[in-house]
Amino acid sequence: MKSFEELFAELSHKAATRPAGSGTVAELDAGVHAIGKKIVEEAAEVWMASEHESDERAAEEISQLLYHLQVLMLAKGLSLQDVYTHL
Ligand SMILES: N=c1c2ncn([C@@H]3O[C@H](COP(=O)(O)OP(=O)(O)OP(=O)(O)O)[C@@H](O)[C@H]3O)c2ncn1[C@@H]1O[C@H](COP(=O)(O)O)[C@@H](O)[C@H]1O
Repeated sequence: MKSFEELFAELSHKAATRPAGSGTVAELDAGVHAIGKKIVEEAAEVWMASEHESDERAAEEISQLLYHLQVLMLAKGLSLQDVYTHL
């Protein structure tokens, strides 16, 4: 288990070091357009799981959406502070 901040730190490190086999690196290389499509797909899965599946499934889909949002932040060069300032 990890926090939102811990995941962002891990993904930032992956983006900088580009280890072989990293899905994050592959997604970053795919670019903002592809990441954006993934976010829309995951958002739909969050909706469907929340309306039709268990709380655990909804939480799982939400975690995946948060992951892809963080990957998009990295692709755009946005920091956590850039986002938190709007909360
Ligand atoms: N938290 C996540 C995470 N959440 C979602 N995903 C990715 O998002 C996909 C979403 O799953 P779906 O069930 O929607 O699967 P899918 O639609 O069949 O997926 P694809 O066909 O698009 O791959 C997963 O297959 C993963 O590729 C994640 N990939 C990585 N992480 C974490 O990110 C960190 C770095 O991962 P790597 O870069 O792969 O080392 C690790 O701590 C991982 O646990």
